[in-house]
Amino acid sequence: MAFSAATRQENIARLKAEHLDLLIIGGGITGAGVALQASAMGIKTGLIEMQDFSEGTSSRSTKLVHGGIRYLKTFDVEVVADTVKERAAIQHIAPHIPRPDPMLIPIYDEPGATFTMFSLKVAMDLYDRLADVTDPKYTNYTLSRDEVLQREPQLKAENLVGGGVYLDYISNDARLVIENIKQAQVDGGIMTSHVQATQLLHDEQGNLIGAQVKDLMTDEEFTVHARLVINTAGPWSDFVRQLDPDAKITPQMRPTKGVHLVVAADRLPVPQPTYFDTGDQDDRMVFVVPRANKTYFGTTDTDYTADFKHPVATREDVDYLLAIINNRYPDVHLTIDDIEASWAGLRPLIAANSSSDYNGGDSGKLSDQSFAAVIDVVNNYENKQATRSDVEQVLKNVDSALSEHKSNPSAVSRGSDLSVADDGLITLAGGKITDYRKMAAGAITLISHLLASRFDAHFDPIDSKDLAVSGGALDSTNVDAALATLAQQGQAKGLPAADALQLANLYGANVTHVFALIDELSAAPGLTLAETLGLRYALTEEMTLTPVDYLLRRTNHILFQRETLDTVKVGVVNEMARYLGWQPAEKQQRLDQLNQAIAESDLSLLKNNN
Ligand SMILES: Cc1cc2nc3c(=O)[nH]c(=O)nc-3n(C[C@H](O)[C@H](O)[C@H](O)COP(=O)(O)OP(=O)(O)OC[C@H]3O[C@@H](n4cnc5c(N)ncnc54)[C@H](O)[C@@H]3O)c2cc1C
Ligand SMILES: O=P(O)(O)OC[C@H](O)CO
Repeated sequence: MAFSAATRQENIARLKAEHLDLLIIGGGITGAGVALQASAMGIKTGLIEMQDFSEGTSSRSTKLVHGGIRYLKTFDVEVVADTVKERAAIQHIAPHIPRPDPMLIPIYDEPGATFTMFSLKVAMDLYDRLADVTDPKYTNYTLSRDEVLQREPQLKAENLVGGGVYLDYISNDARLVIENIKQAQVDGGIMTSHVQATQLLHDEQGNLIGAQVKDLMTDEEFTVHARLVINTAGPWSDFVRQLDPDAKITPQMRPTKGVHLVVAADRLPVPQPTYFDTGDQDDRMVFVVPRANKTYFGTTDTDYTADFKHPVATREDVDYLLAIINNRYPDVHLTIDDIEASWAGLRPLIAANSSSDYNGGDSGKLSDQSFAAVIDVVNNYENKQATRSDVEQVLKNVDSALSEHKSNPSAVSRGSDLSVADDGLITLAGGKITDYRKMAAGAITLISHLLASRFDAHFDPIDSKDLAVSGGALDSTNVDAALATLAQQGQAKGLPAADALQLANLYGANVTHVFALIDELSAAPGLTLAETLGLRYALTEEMTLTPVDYLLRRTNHILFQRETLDTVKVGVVNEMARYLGWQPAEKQQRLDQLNQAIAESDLSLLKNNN
């Protein structure tokens, strides 16, 4: 099914003309997950994303599907329970994306250590039990000090006491988003990028009836009418809630920036994803992840108030992460000049959120009960039925609930929050990529109820645990074999085996559409045949509009193939310009944008000031 620049125009025309059941504001993983489930149920759904799909947080994560074992330290058991179980759910609906890759946690005997060997084993057993991990290939186990050093001889030996290995998954965050978006479009959704909600619209009774939006490619403003509107704007959630000029909202978001750095694998060789305390007693842990012939590591976790669309790695971020790696791997001596790529993203944290609504916990904000307790104790005090210290105690409880983690971003829950404002705006904020399906399922339950109760519109429920994303129609119990079989189709058409398998790994079951293009395409100037096929597929079926869309999000070329980027980028820009009919001025503008994105990623701007 076409999902191209032309489709975007058609979708905009539909958004103008048709009345929706549901308008989704935000095309990251949260919005994409809601769109997938709503469209599959036949709910007339439109999604608007002001950037490229996933260009917000959902292409800037650690690219893991994981249960957040460190959250056990802050007793965020609900978040861990949900995310650790959701790993298998995502692997089932998107088998070509998250891939199992057991994580090694080295344990150091240091002040403030997150785990001891004992508590790590308890945590890993809980992790496996919650997720029902029984396959001996993946059940957790501990390692002695020497066994850890045997695996990672460059790890610091001082104070190392042992380690543990447990199942987690490496993933491709941007790919997971676009596969949800594509499937939602196939199932009747109206998915549109570069369209921004600029105002929320209400009827005379103050009920939300849609949004004023702006096509950011033409600056044209138009209205989208919808029975319901859901805000899935991630870190921007408070800004979207504020689009209602009359809304008196209490900001709830506390975005924190996380940075990752990429080096060549031979500069930091690790055999498997590795996860350890920073050693700074800052309650942070850092991942070191091998990918292709690279190793990436991160992250920082710092409060952020600058330009949400443009978080970048600063020298301070780089120095923080390099110091941690050089301490844990004392012989590698990484410097900024070793950095080939980087990315920075904003966690959509909910301030002082000590748990999450979708999994039944309280939201950590001033709950109704806490609010009532304050009123009661003041009333009782005035009636001489409570003492001053009673009042002080209640206020102390409230203060700790509201500011329990003010000082430490890493202690703020990674849970999500689902709420409905007085005008009907639904907001689904926070959470993680790993529990996006469950978050969306919670929102869909609410949306179905509201459509039935307020509009007498009824939709049969679907089982989202069995709702494959685009490209996900594969045997999830035997993914490698399924992809190898698909790759043979490409080989049979003359593609080199390695290229055919790389395309199968990226596109999953959709790779048959990619291979079909061989009948009409030959290698574009400066590109291999496989690169030409992938680019054409991205243009015709993944609403790819710019070279950065293709090289950063539809593929990870900028992040993990820096060594071939300077040649490939010329071929990509020329082929896009030819296929999309760009005039020289637009072609130059797109090339300038690409070079800016590459310069930010490979830190050449920072290196020049080194
Ligand atoms: C450094 C870091 C590491 C992480 N690692 C992991 C990990 O490994 N695994 C994991 O599960 N989670 C991880 N997370 C968390 C996860 O990335 C986020 O929870 C998730 O991506 C949030 O998705 P979202 O769709 O809610 O927000 P976003 O992806 O930010 O999407 C919101 C979208 O709304 C759009 N938008 C905003 N305002 C408007 C408007 N007015 N009109 C139209 N569109 C609008 C934005 O452009 C944006 O694209 C990490 C997060 C960070 C920052
Ligand atoms: O939010 P944190 O601190 O757990 O960091 C995100 C991780 O890097 C992966 O989820």
